[in-house]
Amino acid sequence: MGALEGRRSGVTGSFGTAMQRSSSPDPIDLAPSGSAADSVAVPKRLPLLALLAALLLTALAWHDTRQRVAADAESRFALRVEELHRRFENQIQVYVQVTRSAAALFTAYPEVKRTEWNRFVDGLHLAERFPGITAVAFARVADQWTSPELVTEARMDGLRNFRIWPESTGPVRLVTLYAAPVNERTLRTLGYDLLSEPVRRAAAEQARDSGEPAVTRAVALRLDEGEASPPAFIVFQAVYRDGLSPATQERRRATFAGLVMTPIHVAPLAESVFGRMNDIAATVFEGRREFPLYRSRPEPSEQPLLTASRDVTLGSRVWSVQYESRPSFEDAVDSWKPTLVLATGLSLSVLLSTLLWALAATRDRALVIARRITTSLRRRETELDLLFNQAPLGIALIGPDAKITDCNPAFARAVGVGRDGLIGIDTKLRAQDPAVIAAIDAAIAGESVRLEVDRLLLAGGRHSHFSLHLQPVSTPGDPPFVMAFVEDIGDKRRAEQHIHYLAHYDPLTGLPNRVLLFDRIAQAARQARRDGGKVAVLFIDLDHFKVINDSLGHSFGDEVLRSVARRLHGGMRPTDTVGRLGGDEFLIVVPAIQKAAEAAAVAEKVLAQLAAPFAIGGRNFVVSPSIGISLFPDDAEDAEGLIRCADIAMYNAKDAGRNAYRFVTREMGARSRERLDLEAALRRALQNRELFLVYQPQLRISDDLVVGVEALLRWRHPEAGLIMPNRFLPVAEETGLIQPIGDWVLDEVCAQIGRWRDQIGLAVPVAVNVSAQQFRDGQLPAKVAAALDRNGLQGWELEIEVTEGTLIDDIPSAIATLRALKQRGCLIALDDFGTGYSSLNYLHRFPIDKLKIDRSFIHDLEQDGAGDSIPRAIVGLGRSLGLSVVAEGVETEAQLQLLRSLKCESFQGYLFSRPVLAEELEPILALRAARGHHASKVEPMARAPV
Ligand SMILES: Nc1nc2c(ncn2[C@@H]2O[C@H](COP(=O)(O)O[C@H]3[C@@H](O)[C@H](n4cnc5c(=O)[nH]c(N)nc54)O[C@@H]3COP(=O)(O)O)[C@@H](O)[C@H]2O)c(=O)[nH]1
Repeated sequence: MGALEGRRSGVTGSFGTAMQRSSSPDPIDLAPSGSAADSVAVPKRLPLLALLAALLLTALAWHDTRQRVAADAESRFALRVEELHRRFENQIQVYVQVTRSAAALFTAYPEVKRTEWNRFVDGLHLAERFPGITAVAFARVADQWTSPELVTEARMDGLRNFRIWPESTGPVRLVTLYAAPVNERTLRTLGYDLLSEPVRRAAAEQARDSGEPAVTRAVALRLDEGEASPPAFIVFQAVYRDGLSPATQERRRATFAGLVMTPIHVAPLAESVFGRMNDIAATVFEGRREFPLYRSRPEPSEQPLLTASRDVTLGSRVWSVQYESRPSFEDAVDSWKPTLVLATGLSLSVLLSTLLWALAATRDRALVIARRITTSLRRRETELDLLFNQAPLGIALIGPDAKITDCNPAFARAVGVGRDGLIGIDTKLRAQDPAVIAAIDAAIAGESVRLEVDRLLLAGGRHSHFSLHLQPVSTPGDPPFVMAFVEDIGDKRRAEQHIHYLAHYDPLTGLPNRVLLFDRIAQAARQARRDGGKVAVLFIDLDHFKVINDSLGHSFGDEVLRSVARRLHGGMRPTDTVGRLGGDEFLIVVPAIQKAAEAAAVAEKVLAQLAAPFAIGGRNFVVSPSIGISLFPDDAEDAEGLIRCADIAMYNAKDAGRNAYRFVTREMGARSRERLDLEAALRRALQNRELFLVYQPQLRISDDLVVGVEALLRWRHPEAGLIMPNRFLPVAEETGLIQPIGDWVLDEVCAQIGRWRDQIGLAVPVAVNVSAQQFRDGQLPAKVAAALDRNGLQGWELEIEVTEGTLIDDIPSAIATLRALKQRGCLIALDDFGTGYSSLNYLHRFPIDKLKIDRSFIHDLEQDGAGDSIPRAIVGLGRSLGLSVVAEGVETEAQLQLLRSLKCESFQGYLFSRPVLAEELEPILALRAARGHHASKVEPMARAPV
């Protein structure tokens, strides 16, 4: 994307900058330095530090909360204790106040009667209002004189059994006179002398002397005697005869009349204060936790959370109250708060550190991704940079004003102008070609254009052949521009032209080849068809060129061909086409002629041109042509037909003695067509088993013994009947069919030899003819060996017949092939000897066994006296080289006689036998075949000298 934007910006003049920037080695960091990315950077150890700090804060908060909660609880406990304790103290004072109030009654009414007392006490409603007070009693001072009076008074009040008890030991007594509410228990206390018991006595004397309430220590009340005695105490308040409390102790003792006493059970008193409390338990002790008087709750099994102790002063006595928090109080304490703070703190700590860790991890991941993206972008930019700067394709950016804003080195190279000289130039002003200007206009208008330009692309540039592709680029928000792709296709075009040349011209002579000739003929034929004219096709074959080639070498032959080509081309009109079909075959196409005579004139000219000797490599040569002529539309309508007709005519010219020309005739055409039909039929023949072999024996002239057999091919055409090899073998050679046919013949002959050997004990070689193609393809020795092996034959049982022409073409390789065949033991016969280009120089180098005198020489034997010269020479040659000689085509007794006189060794011919089917030959073979292959061998020295 960045690169694309770089291109876009390049339209406004910054593309080059963008590309240079992209090639800068400075790394691209997607996280802006010193930016938010850094501010949120989370060092890796920060989560741990944060966790530790948060844990510390949590511990502090927990501790603080604990203390606050504890302080709060203690404060509330203290307040609660203060409140309870105040109420307890008040209750005690209230109770003491009851004693005071009763004493005050005596101050107001010194002569309080029993009934008044009882009524007063009843009015106090002790049970409801002061449940701890069991009674309010009055004890009067009595001595020995007043005691009886007191007893009388009491008895008069109805207390008949009243007595002072226990028996007094001292003169003064303090006798319980009234006790209310009146009940069995209070009645029991009447008459009791308080001074008889030290605790009560001490408290009574203290009350007497102080004028203030005095309290006993905890005692068992007389009231409770005979029952369970719960802890109790008695409050005394002295009553003086003068009414109010005298000012001095002495006076108080002097006027002391008695005292009011209030026995109080501690439990009901304390219960009225502490009894309904659930949150705090209270234990009241006599003195400082010496003796427990009251416990509001059973002693707790667990240590209470909070405790407090407070004193209560009762006159000269001190009680202490122990307060303890109860579960209901403790439950109200926010003891969960520290735990909550701790849990919250821990949670927050973990959360915070996790958050920070996640932040750090997220950032790390983001950094990794950013790095990846950066790397990818960098690679992409580098690739784009490379692509742009090193692409073999020229790229230029053209703005909407048709000016070049940037280009790569390949573009500069393509147009041949330096890059600096290109930036900013107006392509429309500098373009040389109106088509280029139009293309630029079209591309700027938004059209993609492709064209090829065969000239200067820009003024000041260079000529070549260019391929130009203009691609408009437009993206929303950016100014449109055009990308120009330029490719110098000059080399490509030249290569194409060269390929075209190779495809259409003959590399040796530079003349049009077969392809182009076909095209020219077709062109000329079209033209002739329009104009009503004619086209002449001259097929030229050089006579005996093969001899030149073979004897003087291919290079020399090539030079001859080039020279002929030059002469032919030089002598023709520009409208004529001189071409080479291959080998020594040339073709001349003469268009737009009106009559055959014009073609004949051209042929005459060719004959004349080539008649002059050629001087090549210091030698002078005369090369004659044989020319065949066909005419369009007379002989054929297309190039192939015209060439074929001209070819046929050319052969006719050759047959007519060479160095001549012939027009194709109807008769020749018919033969040509017949030849085509023959080719098609021959293809089918092999498959349809229409080919078969006949065999012709070879006899020794001296004794008429069969010394060999030649296998000859025949074709039984289903319609045409028997076809001889001279008719179909040339077609087989031309079409390549000779190879499969030859293979079949070889196999079939070997199979027949095997059968004869087994059936009739044949012991003479059977000859098989091998074509030049078969001999030269390099496979013959292997094929022969395989055929022999397949049929279990020895090498000598097969004789290979080759023509001299076959060997002479490539002598070294021919020798090698012959040696390979000899290696396998085969016999070699040189067929048609004497008709070809026999070179006696080479003959001795060929490992051959037999010479076959061509039948044309045998035919000539009878013609005149000199007819035996060639057979005689061949017989002599064979004798001198140690070769056997067989004469073929012997038809008459005279010929045989002559051969006998020439000491020719053997013969074959109609005289003895035509070629016949294998089964027809078998009786002869059985009867007359010589035993052993040596029978066919001539012992040269044993013969008469030639
Ligand atoms: N490559 C192969 N060539 C073959 C094969 N079979 C034959 N040939 C070659 O064809 C040419 C013609 O052969 P053909 O028509 O069979 O003629 C042969 C004989 O029939 C013929 N002959 C024999 N005796 C006489 C005679 O007394 N008079 C007479 N007018 N003709 C006679 O001569 C031919 C002998 O052939 P060759 O010895 O090979 O020269 C011929 O060139 C064959 O070689 C084949 O299988 N493969």
